[in-house]
Amino acid sequence: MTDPQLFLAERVQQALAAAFGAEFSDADPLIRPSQFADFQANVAMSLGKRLRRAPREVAQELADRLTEAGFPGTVEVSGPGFLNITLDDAWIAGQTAGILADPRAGVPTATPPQTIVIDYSAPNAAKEMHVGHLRTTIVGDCLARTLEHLGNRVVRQNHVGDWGTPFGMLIEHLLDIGEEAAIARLEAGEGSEYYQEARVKFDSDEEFKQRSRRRVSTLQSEDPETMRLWHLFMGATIRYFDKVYSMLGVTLTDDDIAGESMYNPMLAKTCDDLEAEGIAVVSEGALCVFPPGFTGAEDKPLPLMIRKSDGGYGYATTDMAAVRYRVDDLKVDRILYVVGADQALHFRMVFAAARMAGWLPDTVSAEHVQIGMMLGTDGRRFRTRSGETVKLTDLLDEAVDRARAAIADRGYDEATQREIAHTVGMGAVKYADLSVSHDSEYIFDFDRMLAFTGNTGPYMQYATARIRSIFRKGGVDPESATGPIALGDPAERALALQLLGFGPVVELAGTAAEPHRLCAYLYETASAFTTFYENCPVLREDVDEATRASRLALCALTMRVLETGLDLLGVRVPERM
Ligand SMILES: NC(=[NH2+])NCCC[C@H](N)C(=O)O
Repeated sequence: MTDPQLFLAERVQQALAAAFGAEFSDADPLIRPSQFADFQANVAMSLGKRLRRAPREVAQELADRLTEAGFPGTVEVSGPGFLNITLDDAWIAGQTAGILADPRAGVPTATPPQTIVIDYSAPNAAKEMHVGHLRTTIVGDCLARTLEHLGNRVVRQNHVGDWGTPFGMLIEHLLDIGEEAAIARLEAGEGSEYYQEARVKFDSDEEFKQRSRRRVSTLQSEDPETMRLWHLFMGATIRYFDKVYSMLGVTLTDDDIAGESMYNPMLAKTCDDLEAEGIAVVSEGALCVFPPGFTGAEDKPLPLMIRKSDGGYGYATTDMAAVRYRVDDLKVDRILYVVGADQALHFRMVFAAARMAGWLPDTVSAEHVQIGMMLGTDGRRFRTRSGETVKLTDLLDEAVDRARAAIADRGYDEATQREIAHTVGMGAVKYADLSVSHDSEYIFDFDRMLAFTGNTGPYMQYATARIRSIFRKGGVDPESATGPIALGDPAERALALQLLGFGPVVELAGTAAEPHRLCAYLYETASAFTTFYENCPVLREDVDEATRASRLALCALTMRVLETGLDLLGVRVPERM
């Protein structure tokens, strides 16, 4: 047990039960960080009402019970009935030594481990990969790393848009411009322009339109030559996605591609089974599910359409098939859909329909991790100056160029400079995406994300690299910095208390699917370290040996917490900055 808040909650609950009876043992003790002590417990206020007693009296009784039971700290009653709790230095030092010796630095392991599908990134081949996909990629990847680190089995699924009627015209356009030329352009990330060209021809050229329509049906019947062309198209497109992934350093590989086309063979049965069960009904020629509680204009029930009146399947059909596959075949406990917030209604309806059908049992949790829209500095949907959508590799290149300019005067040789610029540029983009809550809108602002101060990627990288340099300068191997830990200065104590929170915050980021919690914690930790480092010399000659050993141990643990935390965010740290 390293988390001070959990430890205190447990102790206060025991005191509650001892003082007022077992029925109070599960009351929330309301432990909060405090200005006047380490923590305060606010439970006496509400309990006073429940017991019809003065809250101060209740608080005093709790304080007495706590101290009677050998509590490792002091408890004071203040104000109308707050319990101000200060932990003993020795307790904090002991717990800190515990996580220093723990290879997991206090991060718990899920028992039992869960199988978790994370559906993320999911760009569309027939359109452009846009900044919104950048954010779902970055957030999803952090959740994958975090949940894996917590001991779960994570199945990454990149639900790419690789099927549907637009592929008829996309394949015909490929034939028109020639296989090689088409492939080169798709690999270079010109999918958006390619799509536009095909669209223009489709709308203006009757012959092209007819060919494209015929191509849709040969695609649907999986005619071998059409499938060969489709594979060419998709192969080149995926190579471009891979370029973006490898620039970003995300963990997605080609093995994680589980695109819409994968579910084709299941779609007919998906519809038939839902119809046979009476879950889906034909309405105006289309097959629809009407999950209860979803209504549109004039209170009309909203349909989730799973088969169009022309017999075609759609986005919802695929998602219904995917739920069933994930539950029945992958045996998941939890599915996270890291997708734009604008699809909230779609997912609520899919989950509701799947629950109705019994395909999504109550034991499996399905969560839409909503991704807020990415805005430009003008507060509008993110575009280039000329109003087009932004090509992701260009955007990432610009981040690297700007990072390079920021470190240009630091005297590194060419290769080192390039390496640092890449790490800092990507770290900036990723950290900026992760540090705000995933469902809020977010302004893409290079100046802000590349700032070397504040809650930014470059600052966090710098803070970590600085601790590494302490060890380099002192000629000390961080592995050998094992203490013992003694806490004299208030800044040492505050840092140690902060470090105890690492395990709990990683767990919270994973269970709540909220990476920004981890960012906020790491930023607080870096700040606590700065205060410590300003007040507590480590390598200075007048520092006695025991103090030096203790402070080096705190440095080593801080470094490990920051490095592990940044690694879970997918942010690398340059050796020096
Ligand atoms: N299972 C899913 N529907 N995943 C998300 C797919 C996202 C979709 N390709 C889009 O760009 O909007």
